[in-house]
Amino acid sequence: MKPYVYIAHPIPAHVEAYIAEHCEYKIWNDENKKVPQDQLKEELKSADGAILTGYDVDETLLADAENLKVVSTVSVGYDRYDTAALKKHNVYGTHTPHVLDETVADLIFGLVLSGGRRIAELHEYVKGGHWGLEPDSAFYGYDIHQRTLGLIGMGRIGEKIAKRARFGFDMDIRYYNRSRKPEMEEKYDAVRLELDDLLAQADFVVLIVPLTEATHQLIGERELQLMKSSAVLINGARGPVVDEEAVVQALKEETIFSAALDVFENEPLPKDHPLLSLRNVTLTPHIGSATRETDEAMMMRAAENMVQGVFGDTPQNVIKELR
Ligand SMILES: NC(=O)C1=CN([C@@H]2O[C@H](COP(=O)(O)OP(=O)(O)OC[C@H]3O[C@@H](n4cnc5c(N)ncnc54)[C@H](OP(=O)(O)O)[C@@H]3O)[C@@H](O)[C@H]2O)C=CC1
Ligand SMILES: O=CC(=O)O
Repeated sequence: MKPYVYIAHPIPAHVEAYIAEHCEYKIWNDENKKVPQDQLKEELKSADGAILTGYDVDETLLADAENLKVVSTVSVGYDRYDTAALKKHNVYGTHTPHVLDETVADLIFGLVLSGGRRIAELHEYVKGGHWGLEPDSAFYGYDIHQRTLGLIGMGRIGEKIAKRARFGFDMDIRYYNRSRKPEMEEKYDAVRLELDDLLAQADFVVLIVPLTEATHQLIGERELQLMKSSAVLINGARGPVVDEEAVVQALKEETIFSAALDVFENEPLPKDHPLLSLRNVTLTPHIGSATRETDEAMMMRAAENMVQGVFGDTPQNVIKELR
C-alpha cells in the first residue's frame, strides 16, 4: 500500500503527478482559505506525511498524528515549525533552501532601489495625475551606486544580495552575522561589524535573518536612532524582526529616509495599519520568493522532501535543528 499524505494548499499539476506516483494523497484546493485548525488536526491523524506552509506546526497539531514521519514547508523560513515538538514526535521538518536565493535577492534589490529612489512613491504620484504639481526636486532620492549596504544576515540569500550590491552597484558591503564569513569578506570585500556600528555606517540596512528568539525585534527604537537620517531600512526577513511601531514612528518623524518592507507582524497587513498612510514606504505582500519559476521549484522540492521522508529516507532538506 502506498503511504498517505496530506497537502494543505493547492500545488501545480506536475507536482501533484509526482506525488501521485508515490503516494495516496488529499489536497486542500482553496487558495483563499486555510484549512481550519480542527480539520487539519483530523486530517493529520492518518497521514504519513504532509506539506504545511503557513501553519503553526506545534504540539497541538502533532499530538494525535501517530503515523506522521515528515512535514514540509514550501519556504526556507521555518519559524512556524516548533522544532522541539517535531523532535519529541520523531517527525522530520523540512524546508526549501537554495532554490529561492537569487529570486529573493532580486526582490530585495528592487526594494533597495525603490527605497533610495522613491519609486513606489513616484508611481503613486504619476498614477494619481499629480505630475507637474510639485517641483521635481521635491522627489529627489539618494544614489544607490557606490554607497554602503549594511547586511544583517550573511547567509544563503544575504550572499546573493551582497553579490548584486558589490558587482552590480559597486557598493561597499558591511555585514552583521552570528558567525564570521571569511569567504564573503574575500569575495565581496565585505567587512563584518557589530550591529551598532553597521547601523551607524550603512546607507541601506537590509534584514535577511531567520526569525528566532535572538532576532525578535532586533531593530527597535534604539537601533533606528543609530541609523543615518538619509538611511533606508529594508526588511525581507520576517515582520517581528523589527519593532513595527518604532519603524512607523521613525518614518513619521523622518529620522530615517524611508523603509521598504516585504514582511509584517500581521499578514496580510490590516487595512487600518499606519504604514498604509505613510508616504515614505514601499510595501510588498511577502512575495520575495514568489516568481512563477521559483514557486514551482520550491513546491517540487517540498514534495520531494516529503516523499523521501515517508519512505524512510532522510529528506534532502531537513531543518538544521532536527538533523
Ligand atoms: N521575504 C521573503 O519572501 C523571504 C524571506 N526569507 C527570510 O530570510 C531568512 C534567511 O534565509 P536564508 O538566507 O536562506 O537563511 P540562512 O540560514 O542561509 O542565513 C541566515 C543568516 O542569518 C544569520 N543569523 C541567524 N541568527 C542570527 C543572529 N541572532 N544574529 C546575527 N545573525 C544571525 C545566520 O548566521 P550563521 O551563519 O552564523 O548561522 C545566517 O548567516 C529566512 O529564514 C526567512 O525568514 C527567506 C526567503 C523569502
Ligand atoms: O518567506 C519565505 C520563505 O521562503 O521563508
